[in-house]
Parts: sequence; structure tokens; C-alpha cells
Amino acid sequence: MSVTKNIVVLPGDGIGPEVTSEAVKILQAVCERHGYKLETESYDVGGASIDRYGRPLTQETLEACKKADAVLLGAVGGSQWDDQPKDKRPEAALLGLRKELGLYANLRPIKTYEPLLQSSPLKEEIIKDVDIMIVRELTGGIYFGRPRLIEKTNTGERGVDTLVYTTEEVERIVHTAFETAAVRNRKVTSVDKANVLDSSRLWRRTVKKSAKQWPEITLEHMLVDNCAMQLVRAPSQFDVIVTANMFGDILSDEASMITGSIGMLPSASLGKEHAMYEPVHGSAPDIAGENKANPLATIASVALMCRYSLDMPEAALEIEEAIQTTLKDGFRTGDISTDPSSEYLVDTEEMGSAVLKHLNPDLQPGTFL
Ligand SMILES: NC(=O)C1=CN([C@@H]2O[C@H](COP(=O)(O)OP(=O)(O)OC[C@H]3O[C@@H](n4cnc5c(N)ncnc54)[C@H](O)[C@@H]3O)[C@@H](O)[C@H]2O)C=CC1
Ligand SMILES: CC(C)CC(=O)C(=O)O
Ligand SMILES: [Mg+2]
Repeated sequence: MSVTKNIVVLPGDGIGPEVTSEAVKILQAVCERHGYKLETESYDVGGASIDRYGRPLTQETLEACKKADAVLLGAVGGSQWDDQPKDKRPEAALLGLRKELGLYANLRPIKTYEPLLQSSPLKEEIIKDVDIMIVRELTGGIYFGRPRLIEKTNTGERGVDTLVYTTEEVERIVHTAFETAAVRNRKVTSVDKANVLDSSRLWRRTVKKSAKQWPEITLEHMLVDNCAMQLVRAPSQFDVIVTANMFGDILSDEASMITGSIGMLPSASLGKEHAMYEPVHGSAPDIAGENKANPLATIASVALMCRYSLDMPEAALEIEEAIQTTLKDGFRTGDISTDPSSEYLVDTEEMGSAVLKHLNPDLQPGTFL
């Protein structure tokens, strides 16, 4: 690994630029501390790219992402681009990046932060020991299947989406899930809808067959509707959840409330050659431009970047520890605050600065993995 870390930053739309700029501050600090030079290049993506170039993702941006050590993305989307044709919508940039960079494995850690136990709408005794890794398949399934269209019929219109999974796609995500479980608590829950969908029947059959390579890991199968319920009823039963693209998308937003807010959940999108890091949340147009967004999901995504892409595992621990101590000291953005008159109620920039101040070299074991 060279002494320079080259990162492409794609701030995107809405709160994306606000949260990525706080995360870059943290990345800069840990690179300096560990003797690396950080070089960042920023590119428009999503709606910002449509406004500037007429396209949500340019070839230049894609090429830059391919050359970088890692990519940090904020979020894309907003109602002002709703009338664009589907392949020119901001979200097409995200799907395009994932596909073109081969990012088939999306890791979404959900771990309770002790100081936030009271911010969750769920009871403390239900969420207190939660430590789940959702492993979401990211480049297949219904978001990518063809045909996909809306067409006229004799009586009106019909909309069509297509859900396809191949054995190869299932095998490689199962491999990620089992290898992840092997360094965690050795349990994989494969979530599907095999009582109805053929793609899920193939998924389940392939998972069962592949699982034989990891006899030391417990495998269970769960239908997605039951899983949605179990995540609220008894989330500590889960270690690694492996699931299809859309199921993982929905279940992770649901699971974010275990931690208190969607503003807390980071993610790593990994492929064989490239990696992209992004918060689980979207562009939050309702609070965009107000300096109100919680930057911790994006800051925690930078920790994952240090661990999986930059060969800086100590820096990952430092960032995760700094988030913990910042929360322990009481700092809260609005989404995780239970006291609107607290002197510790902070804005996006203040939260980023608080984490920066808490970066501490004397570390406890990390929070994720
Ligand atoms: N990865 C991405 O770029 C994603 C993009 N989107 C896009 O984002 C746009 C808005 O989508 P929504 O369904 O509203 O989902 P969203 O995740 O942007 O927002 C849902 C709710 O959570 C709040 N929220 C989200 N992130 C927050 C943060 N960091 N701090 C505090 N509160 C936060 C928002 O204010 C909003 O009330 C849409 O155009 C959608 O397509 C949605 C999800 C992911
Ligand atoms: C464009 C969507 C698939 C983005 C999203 O909601 C996600 O990846 O979580
Ligand atoms: Mg989502």
C-alpha cells in the first residue's frame, strides 16, 4: 500500500455534501496521525451531475472511481429530478456505480450504541445486546432485472419489474456472509421468500449447498416477512443476515431504528477490485441545507473504509471509539436527541468536530466485526 491514500468523494444531493464533508475531516485526521497523505478528488453525481452535465453519472466520474483506493458517497436523489426518464434519474447513478464497479456485497452493521439505548423506540431490554451484520446482495435481483417498463394495455397501463438470481450471484454473496460470520458469532440467517418466489427457491437451495463448506457455522432460513417482525421482537437472535438486494434494502432501514436513527448506519459496498462506502440513508430532502443531518453514519462508513480498503485497521477502531465517546459525552444531533433543550444538541458540523476532538489513541476493541 502506498503512503498516499487516493479517495474519490461523491457528495451527491441533499444532505450528501453536508455529511461527506464531516467524514472527510475525520479521514484527513486519521491519515495524518498514521503517516499517510490523503488526496481527495470530488465529483458530481446523481442530481448534481444531471444539473451540470445532463447525466447522473459521467464516464469521467466512473473512471476516477475505478482508479481510486476507495470511494466515499453521500447520497443521491430529490423530487426535482422525479420527471427524468428512469435511466437519467439520480438513483440510476448509484445503481450504475454499483454495477460498473462490481460491488456485489453490501455490508450494513447494526450495533446498539450504549449511550443511545433510550433514543430507540424499542425497549432497552430488547435492543441492548444487538450486533447484526446485514450482508445484502447489491448488483442483482429486482433492481437490475430486465424487462423493466411501464406500458399501455387495452384497459390502462401496466408496470413491469423482473426478479432474477443466478447460482453464481447467490454463491458469491453466501461466501461473503459465511466468511463474515466466521470472524463473528458463527451464525448465518438466510432471508428469502421461498414460499412464493422461484428466485428465492433457487436462493435457498444454493445457500444450503454452499453452506456445507462451513460446517462450524449455524445456518437458518427465514422468510422475509417473519424476519421483519423478528427484528423488532427479538433482534439479538441474529448474527449475520444474508439476503437479496431489495429485502436487504428494506430490512436495513427497519433495523436502523434499533440504533436510534437511520443517521447512525454505515455501509461498505465491496467487490473483487473496488469498494464504495456510504451511509445507509438517502439524501433527506426534508432537512437538506439546514446543517441538521447526523453525520455519524458517514463517519462510521469512513471507519469501514479504513478497515476494508485502506489497510488502516487501527484508524477504524479509533474512529469507532471516538463516535462512542462523543455519544457518551452527550453530543446529539436532532434525530438521536431526547431533550430538545439540551446544551449538547448539536448541528452537523459541530457533531463532526466533536468526533474529531474525541479521536483517541488509547483504544478499546472496535465496535464492528
Ligand atoms: N444511497 C442513496 O443515495 C439513497 C438515496 N435515496 C434517495 O433519497 C431521497 C429521499 O429518500 P427518503 O425516502 O426520504 O429517505 P431518506 O433516508 O433520505 O430519509 C428518510 C427520513 O430519515 C431522515 N434522515 C435520513 N438521513 C438522516 C440523517 N443523516 N440525519 C438525520 N435524519 C436523517 C430524513 O430527514 C427523513 O425524514 C429519494 O430521492 C431517494 O431515492 C434513498 C435511499 C438511499
Ligand atoms: C437507489 C436505492 C436502491 C438506494 C437505496 O435505498 C439503498 O441502496 O439503500
Ligand atoms: Mg435504502
